Amino acid sequence: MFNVQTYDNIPAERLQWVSREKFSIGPEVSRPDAILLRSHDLHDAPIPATLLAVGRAGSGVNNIPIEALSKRGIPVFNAPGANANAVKELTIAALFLASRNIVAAAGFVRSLQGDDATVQKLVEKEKGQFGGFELAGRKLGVVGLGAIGVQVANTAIQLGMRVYGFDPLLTVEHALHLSPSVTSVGSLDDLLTEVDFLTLHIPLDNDTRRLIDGRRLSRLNDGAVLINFSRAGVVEEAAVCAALQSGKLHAYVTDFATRTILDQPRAIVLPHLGASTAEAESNCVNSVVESVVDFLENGEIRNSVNFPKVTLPRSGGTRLAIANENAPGVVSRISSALAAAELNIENLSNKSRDDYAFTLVDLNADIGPETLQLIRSTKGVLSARLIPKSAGFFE
Ligand SMILES: NC(=O)c1ccc[n+]([C@@H]2O[C@H](COP(=O)([O-])OP(=O)(O)OC[C@H]3O[C@@H](n4cnc5c(N)ncnc54)[C@H](O)[C@@H]3O)[C@@H](O)[C@H]2O)c1
Ligand SMILES: O=C(O)[C@H](O)COP(=O)(O)O
Repeated sequence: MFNVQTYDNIPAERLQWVSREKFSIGPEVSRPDAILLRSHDLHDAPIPATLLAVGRAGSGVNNIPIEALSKRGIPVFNAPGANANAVKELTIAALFLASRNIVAAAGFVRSLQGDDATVQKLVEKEKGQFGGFELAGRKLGVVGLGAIGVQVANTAIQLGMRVYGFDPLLTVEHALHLSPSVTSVGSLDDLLTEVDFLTLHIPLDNDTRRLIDGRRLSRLNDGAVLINFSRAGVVEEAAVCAALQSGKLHAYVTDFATRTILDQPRAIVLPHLGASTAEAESNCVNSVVESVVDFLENGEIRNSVNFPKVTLPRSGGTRLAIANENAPGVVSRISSALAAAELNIENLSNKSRDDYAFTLVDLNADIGPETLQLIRSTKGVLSARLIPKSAGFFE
């Protein structure tokens, strides 16, 4: 039986396909083998001694202490692309909200007092202050051409916009999905000088923190619109406020509320709603739970953000799942320890990613506690566990 602790109200009805005979799942579960969460911040929480995996039912993982977990040999999984359509749709809505001044205009009408005749008179008298502009022919810059950015760029092309994209780490998979009408730009600064709208679809990390600062905002066309459904921290908040006040920015649309941004009249601030559709929530939970369950039952790794993809078809015997440092000699020390215990390796898969590696070893016989302990204490091994024969996880 595996214990899976959930945060962020991950609904049990979305997990009905997981066998309750093998998995105890819920917010009250203690001594977790796995944690499932959305935006809950794990940074200041102690890592439970029992923890084997963390599953993020979404895309961004800046709420998870990835490095500390990696050092303990604990994979973190996310759900790549599972909420991309939801965020794309809200981003497209943001383009319209800003260009047609929809939020301010709706607020104005809602505030009107009086009978029909009075309201109609006031509407016609004042509507000019909410006049907007059209998207067709305008220039949109997309920073980050990942799961979301590619969809935003392609949809904006269909709206008649001229789209420029910047992503220094663009993957082949995402490049293949990008419309050929999107102009790829080699530097962020060059992209900024082109555009009327800028939308950010990047993770928050040490390289992207305050990426959009005062200097970069000054390169945008006057009256530009900035859309941020990435994370609050990817923009320099004070610079955004200054740009809104000077008119450099016509609007700032975000789903990350802070007091300072809320106090800006031309900021359009939503709750953190980018991924909050029934479809995205379901896609995210299904995707990440599938990865976590496969890892717990078979030691396989798919969609991890800190360990490599490792798969190995089960040959029926006992399996060792080992997280290790990506350093010379670790795998040979593991095989020596197994040979010393007179265990034969039937199948082995070892994959590395940056500083870390993961090794799956299928054995011809059961492994004793002393040998397992020996492997756990082998230099370079971060975690090791024994996975007995498995019958799969569907009921
Ligand atoms: N508001 C929401 O509800 C919501 C929902 C989903 C995702 N997000 C945020 O959006 C981010 C992107 O999500 P995704 O699913 O598209 O992720 P993704 O990993 O598919 O794409 C991110 C892209 O950003 C690129 N990138 C990284 N650093 C960059 C930089 N300095 N300049 C330009 N490009 C850079 C990467 O190469 C990658 O292609 C997430 O990390 C998360 O923070 C927010
Ligand atoms: O990174 C993400 O996937 C989004 O920010 C969604 O977060 P949420 O699952 O807390 O809505």
